[in-house]
Amino acid sequence: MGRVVAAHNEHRRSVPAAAAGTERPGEHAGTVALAAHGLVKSFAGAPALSGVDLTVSGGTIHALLGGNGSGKSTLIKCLAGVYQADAGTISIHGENLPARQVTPRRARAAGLRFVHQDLGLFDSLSVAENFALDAGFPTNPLHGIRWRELQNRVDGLLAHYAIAVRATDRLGSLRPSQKTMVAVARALADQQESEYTLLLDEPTASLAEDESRELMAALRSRANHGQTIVLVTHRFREIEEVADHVTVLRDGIVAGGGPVADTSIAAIVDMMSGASLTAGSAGVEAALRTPAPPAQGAGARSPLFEGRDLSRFPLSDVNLSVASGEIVGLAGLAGSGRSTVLRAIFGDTALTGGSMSLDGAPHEPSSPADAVRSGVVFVPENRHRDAAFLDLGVRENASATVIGRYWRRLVMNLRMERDETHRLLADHSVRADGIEIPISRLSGGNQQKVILARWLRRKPRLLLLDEPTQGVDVTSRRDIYRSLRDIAAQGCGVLVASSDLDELAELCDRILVLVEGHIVADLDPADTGRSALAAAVMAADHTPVHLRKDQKTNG
Ligand SMILES: Nc1ncnc2c1ncn2[C@@H]1O[C@H](COP(=O)(O)OP(=O)(O)OP(=O)(O)O)[C@@H](O)[C@H]1O
Repeated sequence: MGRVVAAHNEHRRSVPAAAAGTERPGEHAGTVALAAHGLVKSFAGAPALSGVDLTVSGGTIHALLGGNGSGKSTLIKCLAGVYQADAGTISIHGENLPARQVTPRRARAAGLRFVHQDLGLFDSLSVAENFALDAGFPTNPLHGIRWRELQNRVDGLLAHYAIAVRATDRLGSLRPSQKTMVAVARALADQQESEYTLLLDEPTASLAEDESRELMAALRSRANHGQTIVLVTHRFREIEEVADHVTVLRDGIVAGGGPVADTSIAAIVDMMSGASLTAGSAGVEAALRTPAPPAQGAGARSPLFEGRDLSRFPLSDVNLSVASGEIVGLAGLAGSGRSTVLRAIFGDTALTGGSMSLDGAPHEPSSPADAVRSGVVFVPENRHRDAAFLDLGVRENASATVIGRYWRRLVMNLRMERDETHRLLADHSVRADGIEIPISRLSGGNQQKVILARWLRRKPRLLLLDEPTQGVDVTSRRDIYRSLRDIAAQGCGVLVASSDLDELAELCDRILVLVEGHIVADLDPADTGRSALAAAVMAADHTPVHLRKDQKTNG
């Protein structure tokens, strides 16, 4: 029996009754809620979808998978009417529409609800105002806005989805995970109206494990009550846990799919990558599950970075070190302080206490530029806000960290820059329709790969990463892990924060667990079971536990 089957059935037993709701067959089970036939979409002659068929049964969760640039977001946007497909038909709850004529208004009227990757929220507005932009503001007979009513309603929804923010909070003050939860809650706000299909484009990309599980449980509960859901994801665990059907896209066509219970992970990976790229299903599954060898030099490391008694809300007296050639993971729930640690080391957040050193000398960066000068670089979580120059081309984005090397006196060596960019994109398996197009036209995962690649080429002494493989497909993820191990093997220290515990277990030499600003565990992934790691992350008390090689766990 494949892993998917086992875990799938296990989930049906393990979802808590409160989360899963009362089980009853979906009202629309057996009917087709959403179908697409022969969808075709090209961008400036380059095909993104080449005749895609999709059939989604009512009351089911249908996972949509595919490698970076395979066409998932384009398909979702064509269904949403954000893009008009060039050809094909879309049938929504039995209503047939030529795909060319689908507009956002028609898609909505027909019963589709979307949460896109860019969430569609406004940082400068309050959470309540963001809800109201979608559903409208309640007004009194004189057309004044009934703020109290709006806030009460939104606070009720936030409580319902266990989102720890208030309706009056400014959206910009929320963490990315909280913003995603707000967008999901907003899309589901009118879920009591039955005939809706909810389409979510990587809703858990920036969510920590507990939040993502909560969301998955909530989605499963909705599906059990008849809600139809299409879920775009790169995370196999989510498919295992909640999906009923899976469709796999590759290069703009449907590469395969079927009921999740009958489909193994290895088969899905084969569909994603093309059988010719894999050495057979069993080999692929084993490769995905087998950690790659540790970075060279592990075991004989010299201290590189040390932080002592670091404080800055929510951090409290945090001590940590990263050795030369070591990959250290930072695990913790959203709000535990993971990003604050990284930003403090990068000079983007001032500490209120403690001290840092790099190679034995004080490390007191007054700004990110200062940190970069001393060899510390940071790949942040939110690439749209913090990392990518969206209006610039792929070439400029890829060269931004090393631009000086192409200038000789006042002349720019464009040919050298172009050649190196082509090589960089090939090395990092970036799929781009040329290097001169704006980076915003790349798929999300390919943007992430370009940003990571450009920092790696600076050959930093200490590399800080926040959610490095968010939105990156499974095969590219392994390429990224390989790049990180290579750079560690050259003596770079790597500190990586991730909400994906499997990622940390596979990638890191050591994992530090942060709970509410305290480091509560220093774990050796080779000796720590997955459940012990998860338990440490969820720990409510701050008693430090040190589970290194000399103190093995049974977890
Ligand atoms: N607005 C656009 N202009 C030009 N090309 C685009 C545009 N949007 C998508 N593409 C191209 O269409 C192809 C499919 O991209 P899409 O974003 O649908 O992939 P995806 O499967 O969602 O990838 P990811 O997992 O990385 O988000 C890619 O080659 C991409 O570069």
